[in-house]
Amino acid sequence: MLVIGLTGGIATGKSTVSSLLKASNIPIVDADVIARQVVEPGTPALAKIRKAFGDEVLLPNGGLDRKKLGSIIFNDDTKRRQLNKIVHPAVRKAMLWQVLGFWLRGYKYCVMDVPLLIEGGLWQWAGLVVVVYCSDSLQLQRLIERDSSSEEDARSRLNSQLPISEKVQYADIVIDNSGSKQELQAHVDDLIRRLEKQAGWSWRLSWLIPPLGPLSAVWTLFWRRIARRRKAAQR
Ligand SMILES: CC(C)(COP(=O)(O)OP(=O)(O)OC[C@H]1O[C@@H](n2cnc3c(N)ncnc32)[C@H](O)[C@@H]1O)[C@@H](O)C(=O)NCCC(=O)NCCS
Ligand SMILES: Nc1ncnc2c1ncn2[C@@H]1O[C@H](COP(=O)(O)OP(=O)(O)OP(=O)(O)O)[C@@H](O)[C@H]1O
Repeated sequence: MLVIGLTGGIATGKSTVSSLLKASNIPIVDADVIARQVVEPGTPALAKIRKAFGDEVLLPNGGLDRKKLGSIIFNDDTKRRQLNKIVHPAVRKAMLWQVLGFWLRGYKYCVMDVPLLIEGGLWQWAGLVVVVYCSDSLQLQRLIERDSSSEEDARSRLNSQLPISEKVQYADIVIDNSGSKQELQAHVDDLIRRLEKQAGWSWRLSWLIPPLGPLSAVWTLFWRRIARRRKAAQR
């Protein structure tokens, strides 16, 4: 099965692309949704967050105070890394199960929607990396509008991730979301056609020549490792 990694910068339009794909019945594994599920009341991750950050990040009903935790981690690299260390392993595990579930149900491909696909290194495991791009200024404007946040808050969130100009260097496919939502829909339709074609071929080949399935997984990993070395050398 072809696993596509979909990413972008905050508010470049990754979730919008993901929703358009979902509307076309493309199977989606959404890391943001999973990241919320793994910190629900009673989960081991929430207990660890409480231990690390104190009761001040909990709401009176015992749930996570996301606004409070966000104000801490988007202004402090050490605290953000600490939170990532608690949440990311649980997210990865749940994502893997969902991908397996789609594979068992016979899907030819699925899309993993992961904001930190590049930063977390998961891009190396994806058969194709799709990055949703728009300019820094448009990104900031959309972020402020969507979250009704101050420019200062929006900038600190932006600075918590690799700049979008760096993320596009890891992309096999870049979706330019600088235009209207109608234009974005057209880009997504093109993307779906491309994915259907590519996944269709690898699916047929892996049935014709069974070892090709595992071999293509090994090939993906090998190719991504080479790509990673090249990117590291460029930086
Ligand atoms: C800090 C939290 C509670 C803030 O919650 P909030 O509801 O305000 O934001 P939400 O979860 O909807 O995230 C919005 C966007 O912020 C960005 N973002 C979230 N967490 C991080 C992070 N640790 N580092 C950089 N960017 C992040 C992503 O682009 C994400 O799409 C939450 O983002 C969180 O638990 N983050 C850690 C888990 C994580 O890394 N999630 C991202 C997907 S794995
Ligand atoms: N082409 C577009 N034209 C106008 N607004 C857009 C366009 N694409 C997305 N938006 C808007 O920009 C905002 C950010 O988009 P979206 O939530 O999809 O970003 P994201 O990359 O998923 O962000 P995050 O990483 O925070 O989840 C949303 O309010 C969305 O409606």
